[in-house]
Amino acid sequence: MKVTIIGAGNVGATCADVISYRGIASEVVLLDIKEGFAEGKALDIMQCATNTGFNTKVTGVTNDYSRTAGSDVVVITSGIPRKPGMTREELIGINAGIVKTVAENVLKHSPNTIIVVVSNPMDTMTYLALKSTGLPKNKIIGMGGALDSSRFRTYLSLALNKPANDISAMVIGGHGDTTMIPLTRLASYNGIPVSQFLSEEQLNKVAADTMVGGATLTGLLGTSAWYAPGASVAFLVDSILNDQKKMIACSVFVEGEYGQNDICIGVPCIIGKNGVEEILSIELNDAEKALFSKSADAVRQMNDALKSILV
Ligand SMILES: NC(=O)c1ccc[n+]([C@@H]2O[C@H](COP(=O)([O-])OP(=O)(O)OC[C@H]3O[C@@H](n4cnc5c(N)ncnc54)[C@H](O)[C@@H]3O)[C@@H](O)[C@H]2O)c1
Ligand SMILES: O=C(O)C[C@H](O)C(=O)O
Repeated sequence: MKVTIIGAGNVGATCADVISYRGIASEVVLLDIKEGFAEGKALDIMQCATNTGFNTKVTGVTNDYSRTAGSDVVVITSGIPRKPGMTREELIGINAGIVKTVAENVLKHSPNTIIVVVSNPMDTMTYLALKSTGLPKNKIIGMGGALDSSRFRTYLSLALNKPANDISAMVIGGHGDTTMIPLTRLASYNGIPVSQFLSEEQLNKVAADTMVGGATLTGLLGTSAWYAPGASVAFLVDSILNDQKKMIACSVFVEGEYGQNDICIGVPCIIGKNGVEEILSIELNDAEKALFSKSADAVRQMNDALKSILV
């Protein structure tokens, strides 16, 4: 199985590293516009093989899309990351042009591929990739919910002082500081509602920390995060390539689900070899429904901005 990753920066290279290390794909191609950069990252990753014991072939190329031909999955991480104090939405002006061009180039060489969009503002970039490639909606998946849910589980694990892998929890809605919806009511520790162990105040703090999880890391690092984002993309790619049918919150095109139309937004999906195989309909309470509707309005407004940017 072949995976191409466009953008060999922090997230792209980490994703290539995790995919190789875990043997998720037999071949990974890293592509970047910076001369020699993807080649260097690929070689560095390949030189881990004998010490960590993997057999994935990793190749780096400078803007040569012919080398991406026949990819089963293409991950788009190209574009600029935010700096401290910025929102993801502020990246739209530069990243929209990059994502559109990249998605069109990808499709010329891999017409049957599944595209995973990572570049921010991710929900809008996913919508843009869908509209500019014309691929069926099951083949365009925005990665955000896997990361946000992982951060939610981490903050719950810290509050509970229990392992994150014993905690089940999900974040839906947009991948933005104010649009994410951590589903605190449904979070559990080995099947037991977390509300049996944590006060409302503690749960509210966990939810608030989750929502600004990316901003907190950007403040600490000076640029946005990459280890957890790269690992989250690899987790999603694994479910596609190995047809694991995992339930992962992903940004996908909705047509009536959760009362919304014509946007890509985070909802619980079954992810397998056909990409988005099902959107699960979960019962939200009135407060969660109101948050989802507000989140969808914000995502829709950001999509509208594409019209003036891409003229
Ligand atoms: N969806 C998420 O959960 C999530 C998580 C982390 C980062 N991100 C986003 O992912 C993007 C990348 O973040 P990063 O930290 O890896 O940034 P980075 O600057 O480290 O890497 C981006 C790479 O893209 C390359 N690039 C730019 N234009 C290109 C083009 N036209 N073709 C090919 N390559 C091109 C750059 O040369 C650079 O190497 C940012 O937009 C960031 O906000 C999203
Ligand atoms: O925070 C960012 O800007 C990058 C990414 O969306 C993240 O959540 O880590």
